[in-house]
Amino acid sequence: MHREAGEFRSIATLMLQRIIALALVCLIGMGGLQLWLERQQQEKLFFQTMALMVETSSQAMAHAIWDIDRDVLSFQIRRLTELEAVGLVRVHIRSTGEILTSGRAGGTQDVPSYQTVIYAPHALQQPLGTIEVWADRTYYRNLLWESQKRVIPGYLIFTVLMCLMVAWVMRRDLGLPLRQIADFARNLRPETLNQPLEVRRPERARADEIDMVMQGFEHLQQALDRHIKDLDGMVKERTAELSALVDEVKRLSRLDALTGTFNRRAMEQRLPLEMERCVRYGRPFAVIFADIDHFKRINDQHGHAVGDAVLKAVASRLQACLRANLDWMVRFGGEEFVIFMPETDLSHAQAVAQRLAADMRATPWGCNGLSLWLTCSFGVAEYQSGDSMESLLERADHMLYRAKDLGRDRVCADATV
Ligand SMILES: Nc1nc2c(ncn2[C@@H]2O[C@H](COP(=O)(O)OP(=O)(O)OP(=O)(O)O)[C@@H](O)[C@H]2O)c(=O)[nH]1
Repeated sequence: MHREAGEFRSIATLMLQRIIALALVCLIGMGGLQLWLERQQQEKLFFQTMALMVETSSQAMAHAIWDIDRDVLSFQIRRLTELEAVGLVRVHIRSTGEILTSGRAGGTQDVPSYQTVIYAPHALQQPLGTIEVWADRTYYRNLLWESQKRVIPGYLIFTVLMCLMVAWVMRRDLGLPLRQIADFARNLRPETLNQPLEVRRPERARADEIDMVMQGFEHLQQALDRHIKDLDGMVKERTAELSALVDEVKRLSRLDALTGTFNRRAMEQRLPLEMERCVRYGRPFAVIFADIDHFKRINDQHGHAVGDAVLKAVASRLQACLRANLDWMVRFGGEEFVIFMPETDLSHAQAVAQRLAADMRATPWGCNGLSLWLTCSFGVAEYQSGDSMESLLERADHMLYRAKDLGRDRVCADATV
């Protein structure tokens, strides 16, 4: 889950908080157990001390009861109660049923007591009574508290010191390295991928998880770097392919699909430039319109496939008769072609058209196994000052119409020059 920057809390702090919480639980558990054991120990010691005192006194009390000497018995009881550890003494004389009690107020609940039988001095099998002694509450509590005071500070100091040391170690070994890695990851940019991740931390004999994270970063950076370079290469390659395709599409968009000659679109782009050049250098520029005679008959008699083949063959033969890299040809429409001849005046263009017409009619055309005889009509015009593209083409086209009108298979040139 993504968290806002304001909610940040260092992982070392979080772990420290948890360790402190666990340490407190341990402190309470261990300290409680230690206190309980200490209390058991103190109770046992106290009980043994009391037993010793009572056993000692009970012999003197046995003589007093045997001798029926109340004063001595009372004295012995008082002596016991004068001891700091004793809170209450109760003696029960069996022969009279009398109970003698002496001691300080404070109750007998929750304090240890010791009870024993008082036997006759010389006949140990004869019980004279019982004596019961309770500890002094305040004395007993102080005794326990004193022993516990020794336990609690020790545990507290131990816990605090442990937490301080753990905090220091966590900060040095975990918090600071993680912070450096986080800063590095946050500032990583494609242009800084080659920058190595450097983490300042104490020397170690063996690699740990932080070293593994650093290694992972290094591998990731190298892989990303390679990937970016591959992508760059691919982009360059694709761009080159795309550019070649665009060039090819541009080229094809200027060509006629059937004959491979330029189309009208190409003519509209190129002709104005060609005319501008001829004006600038004062050079002649001629145009020849060529149209296959009675082409409709070929289609009608032999089908469109033969018509197409004838169109391709005528285009190719016309093209072959032109000057390479200088003259250029356009399929103007249907069975009509236009030839553009830079550096050529009307008479030379007319001569070329005559040559083409003679070439057309001289040899039969072998198409799809057929041998066809074809002729073409030609209209020739030369660029005149002030001509537009349309006017120049119109004059040549007009000459073509005249050639058709005069009976076809001939050349008509624009004599208005
Ligand atoms: N096979 C084929 N025929 C075409 C193509 N373009 C135009 N034509 C045909 O060319 C014929 C031109 O006929 P017309 O304009 O009457 O001219 P023509 O028959 O050559 O007669 P003239 O030009 O007067 O000698 C039409 O029948 C068109 O269908 C093409 O790309 N392929």
